[in-house]
Amino acid sequence: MRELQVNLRDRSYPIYIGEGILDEIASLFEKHDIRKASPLMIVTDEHVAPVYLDRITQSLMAGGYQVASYVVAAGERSKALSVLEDIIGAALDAGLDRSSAIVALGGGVVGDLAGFVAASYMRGIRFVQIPTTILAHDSSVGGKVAVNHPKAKNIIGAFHQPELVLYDTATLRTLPEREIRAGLSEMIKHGLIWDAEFTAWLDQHAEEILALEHDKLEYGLYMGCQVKAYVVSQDEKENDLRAILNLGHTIGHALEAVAGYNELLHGEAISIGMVGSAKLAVRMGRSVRIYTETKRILAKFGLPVRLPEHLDTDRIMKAMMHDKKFKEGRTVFVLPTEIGRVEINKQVPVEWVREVVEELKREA
Ligand SMILES: NC(=O)c1ccc[n+]([C@@H]2O[C@H](COP(=O)([O-])OP(=O)(O)OC[C@H]3O[C@@H](n4cnc5c(N)ncnc54)[C@H](O)[C@@H]3O)[C@@H](O)[C@H]2O)c1
Ligand SMILES: O=C(O)C(=O)C[C@@H](O)[C@H](O)[C@H](O)COP(=O)(O)O
Ligand SMILES: [Zn+2]
Repeated sequence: MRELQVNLRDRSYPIYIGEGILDEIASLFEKHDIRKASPLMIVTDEHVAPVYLDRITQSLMAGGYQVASYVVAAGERSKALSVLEDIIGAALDAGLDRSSAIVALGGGVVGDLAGFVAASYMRGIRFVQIPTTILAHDSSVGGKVAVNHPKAKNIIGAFHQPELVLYDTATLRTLPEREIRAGLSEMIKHGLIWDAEFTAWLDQHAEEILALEHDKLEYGLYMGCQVKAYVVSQDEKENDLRAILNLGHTIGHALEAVAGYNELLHGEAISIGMVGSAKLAVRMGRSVRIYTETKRILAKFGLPVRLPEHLDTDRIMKAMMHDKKFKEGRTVFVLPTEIGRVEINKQVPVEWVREVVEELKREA
């Protein structure tokens, strides 16, 4: 088992990563001061619930916890205000109070949604992240919690840190193949923004990682969490450095919204967005190798590098204006400067962005 710490003064918390961690869930909750006198609520989705909900509920109850649960439909469309309202109704019915905790059991959708329930219920209660997707090595750490608006991704949300992240790698074995690849997109992002050596390691071990070979997968998750934890500990509320975690997201988030939050998975949209950022970087004078390498590595992991042609360029451009990085009349881009390094650039001409979106539709 590996352990990491997110250092945020009085809001610091540990991340446990390893096989079988869920067997110790009740004692880890107790160790990290999750209270027994008030009920907990596990929020999960319809794919995760049949496999893990009973087991976790039983373990917690055996450890003396009172446990309620709420199951949402699987997929991005559950990150919606209407779903948040339903969960809050269920939390009231179950008697959750200000000492209660919300437990997010699932991927990034459940983590973001349940985290925002925790941030808003009674103006904020504790929560625990139990990530069950590869992508969630990113989403379970850092405290960004949110739901979507039809016009813009993650536009209603908060910063609310979990008390604890319990990442049981055994849960990843039931993931569908498409979700494995999509989750690895954010792991590759962590390499591309921060660590050339880790990127080379990912490149070298792509096959073993895709086959979920345990030691390789655990190391990749650990390294991804380490990058994320370090960046968040330097800049919790994204005043500066944290923006680098958004590589590929300015274009990616626009694609998800225009595709109605059900055609492209988040990791897939971010993959296309990272190729777009690399193309913009080349136009801004960086070496063409940045683009060829970014694209090659993403394609090696079976991730999409081409933008679906039917997504309307005007709508994509409009959606980009709704991104949180659109400020003072300009879209701020995270651009690679070399493999393992990025810059925040406010000078990208909007016509170049439009041209790159068009080019991405013809990407081989
Ligand atoms: N808060 C953050 O910092 C942050 C970071 C990255 C991404 N995100 C958000 O995360 C979301 C994407 O997360 P995701 O890719 O995990 O999607 P997801 O939560 O929809 O999970 C993907 C799919 O896998 C299923 N699933 C989950 N765990 C499973 C398991 N162990 N076995 C079988 N099936 C399983 C789910 O039911 C779902 O169908 C997006 O909304 C994105 O915006 C947030
Ligand atoms: O944690 C962050 O900061 C990130 O940017 C991580 C991203 O992978 C994630 O998708 C995040 O939700 C995007 O943040 P947003 O502020 O652009 O919604
Ligand atoms: Zn992301």
